Parts: sequence; C-alpha cells; structure tokens
Amino acid sequence: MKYISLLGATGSIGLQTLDVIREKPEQFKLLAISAGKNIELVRKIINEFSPELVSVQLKGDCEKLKTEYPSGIKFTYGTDGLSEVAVHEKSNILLNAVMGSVGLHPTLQAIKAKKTIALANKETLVTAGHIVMAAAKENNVSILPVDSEHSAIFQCLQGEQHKNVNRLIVTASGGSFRDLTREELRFVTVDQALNHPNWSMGSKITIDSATMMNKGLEVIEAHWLFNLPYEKIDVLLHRESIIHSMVEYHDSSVIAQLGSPDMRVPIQYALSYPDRLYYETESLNLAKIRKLHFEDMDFQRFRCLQFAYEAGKVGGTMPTVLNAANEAAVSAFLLGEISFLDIEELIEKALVRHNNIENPDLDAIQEVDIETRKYVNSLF
Ligand SMILES: NC(=O)C1=CN([C@@H]2O[C@H](COP(=O)(O)OP(=O)(O)OC[C@H]3O[C@@H](n4cnc5c(N)ncnc54)[C@H](OP(=O)(O)O)[C@@H]3O)[C@@H](O)[C@H]2O)C=CC1
Ligand SMILES: CC(=O)[C@@H](O)[C@H](O)COP(=O)(O)O
Ligand SMILES: [Mn+2]
Repeated sequence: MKYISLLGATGSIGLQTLDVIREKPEQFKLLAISAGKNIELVRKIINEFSPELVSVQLKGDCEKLKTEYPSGIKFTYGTDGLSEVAVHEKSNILLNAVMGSVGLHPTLQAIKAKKTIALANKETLVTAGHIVMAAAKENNVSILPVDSEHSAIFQCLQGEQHKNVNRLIVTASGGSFRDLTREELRFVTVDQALNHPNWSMGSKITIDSATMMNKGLEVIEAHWLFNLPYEKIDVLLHRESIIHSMVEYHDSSVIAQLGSPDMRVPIQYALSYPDRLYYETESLNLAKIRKLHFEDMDFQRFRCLQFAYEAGKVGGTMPTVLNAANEAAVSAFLLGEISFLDIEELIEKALVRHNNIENPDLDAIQEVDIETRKYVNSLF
C-alpha cells in the first residue's frame, strides 16, 4: 500500500491523481492534500477521500473549514501548510502537483523526511535543481518523474546503463499557436492561447506550451533528472503528442514510449513504480492515426526555448530568473495585463540584467526569485 501526500489536489494533475487513487484503493491511500483557493473542490475531495490533513492557501478558508469539519481532520494553510502535507508522518510518497516554484520548499522538506517524490511540479527542478538533486542523493530518495516526457524517458531508461545513452529526444507538440507566424502572434488572445491542440492542462502550463517555455523548462528538468549535459538533450517537434519522448543509445538504437495523451498513465506509473499496474483505457490505434509528423525545432520562432537552453547552460541563478520571470509574465498575460509576445520580452529583459550567482544556496535562490518577480511586475 502506498500512502500518498498530494500537493495541488484541486488542479489538473491533482484531480487526475485522484482518479488513479480512486481506481486502485488496494494500492493507494490518500492521507494529506494541499489546495489553493478552490474550496468547493476541497470539500468534495474531503467528502470522498477523508484525508487526515488538509492545507489551503488562505488562513480564512482554513478557519472556515475547521468549523465545517469539527473533528478528525487537521486543517492548515499557507507555505507552512504545504510542507506539513509533504512530510505527513504516515505518507511514504509525495506527489507534487502544485504550480510554480512554491513547490520547492515542501519538496526539500519531503526529501529530508525520506519520502519518495513523484514530481509533476517541474518549476522546482528548474529553479533549484542542483540543490534538490544533491538533497535526494544525500537522503537516498528517488525522484520519479510525472511529467509525460520525463516519464517516457524514465521508462525508456529502465534496464539500461547510463553510460550507453547518446542523447535524449524530448518531443513537443508546438502548442496552441504552432501554425501561426510570429507576426500573427501579435494579436492572439488568452482564450486562443489556452486552447492546447492535444492536452487539457492547467492555465500556466498551457501558456508555457504556446510560448515553448514548457519545453525549455522540460529540457532543464531532464538535465537534472537524468544527469546529462544540455548538448545531449534535443527537442523535436511532433504535433500528434503520441511519442512522449525517446532515448537514443550509442549503438544508434532509439527507444520510444508511445501512448494517447492521458496524464493518468504517467501519474499511475510514478505512484506504482517499480510495478506497472493495469490501466483501463482504449488501446492506442496507430493504424487509425496513420501518420506521425516530426520537424526540427525553430529557435527563432520559439525564442523561449533558446532562453531556457542558454539559462540552463549558464547555471547558477540564471534558471531561477528564467522561471520566476516566466511565472510573473504568464500570470500577467492570463490577467490580460500584457500581450502574448510581451511574455518573452519580459523574460529576456530579466535575464539580460541579471548578475549570475554561481552555485547559489537556498537563500540566494529565494532572493533572486522574489527580486525577479518584483522587477518583471515593475515593467508593466
Ligand atoms: N496539467 C498537466 O497535464 C501537466 C502539469 N505538469 C506540471 O504539474 C504542475 C501542476 O500543473 P497543473 O495541474 O496543470 O496546474 P493547475 O493550475 O491545474 O493546478 C495547480 C494546483 O496548485 C494549487 N496552487 C496554485 N498556486 C498555489 C499556491 N500559491 N499555494 C498553494 N496551492 C497552489 C492550485 O490550487 P487551486 O486550484 O485550489 O487554487 C491547484 O491545486 C505544474 O508544475 C505543471 O507544470 C506537468 C505535466 C503535465
Ligand atoms: C502533458 C505534459 O507533459 C505537458 O508538458 C505537455 O507535454 C505539454 O505539451 P507541449 O509542451 O509538448 O505542447
Ligand atoms: Mn510535459
């Protein structure tokens, strides 16, 4: 039995994780959850799963829930609440599906508490990958990827030797605007950007897919998870999102993982690893799909991917700036405060002005994260 702490229970990944847990009550028990402000959904989750611990973003919501559920459930809130959920004494695995670098601290706390980490929250690795991976090694903790491309790579690596890997091939759908020119991007709307061609996801990652920053974050995530240099991590445009990524070995063999776009598969794989449990769904019908398309990535068309490679290669606090600037800019775009192309402009400004700090500690990362958000927000 896996006893699960779940951060971001009310989100896209969080709800799909609940689908997996619901289907496998003999394998999974939900013990502790965190959510943000969707309290209606929190009530539904409590009524169905009876977690022992519930954390929400706001103190007011926490106090209100305490009056509605007088006994048996502990309520908490804020960033401390995220860590309380992450280190719940009875949990043996943390599924981190919160959005943003707010997931960093609870992940580190869970690692210190020797919890297995099932990681969807890629921003945590982007903003402080060197610290997270060092802590995981020191505490002998596994970080199991939930992100579909990294789950695919992880599956393609099973039974193989790291030294035989020649390169990783991370696939990209191209996102909502893949068939638009840069000129046409000047006038796109939030609703158009939220219309991903293949996946139904939370708002922030959907915008990241449209700017190609999601793939940039995933390149940095792969660098840390699989301990390979950026020169060995390639991105390939693949509009069907059927091949979730591939590993090329030094004998030129390429191993790929395919499947329909359904995040419950990588979620279940991470939670059940090293087992592979049965999952009830339609078989992949390649004859019906007929064609799979591939194209080289166009770094002029998708500048955010270029920024991510550059920030990753520089290292230090540059990836922290990339992530914080992106979170701030995407949030402003979603609020209608800036245009779609402003996102990459703001990120570039934040990167250019930054005086990089080599091998930063947590305090430096925290400071740079906050200062970058302040700077980006001051620009509009
Ligand atoms: N969605 C997908 O298919 C994929 C997502 N991922 C990654 O997984 C993570 C989650 O993505 P996704 O599920 O799409 O995101 P959503 O926006 O759908 O959900 C985010 C979750 O985090 C909560 N949350 C947001 N901000 C805070 C905060 N400051 N404090 C506490 N809780 C907070 C939200 O609470 P509430 O809604 O209650 O306010 C919600 O439960 C991201 O890192 C994303 O990159 C990776 C691969 C695929
Ligand atoms: C489902 C998932 O893992 C997302 O990261 C998705 O892959 C985004 O798709 P693209 O970034 O390829 O458009
Ligand atoms: Mn992904």
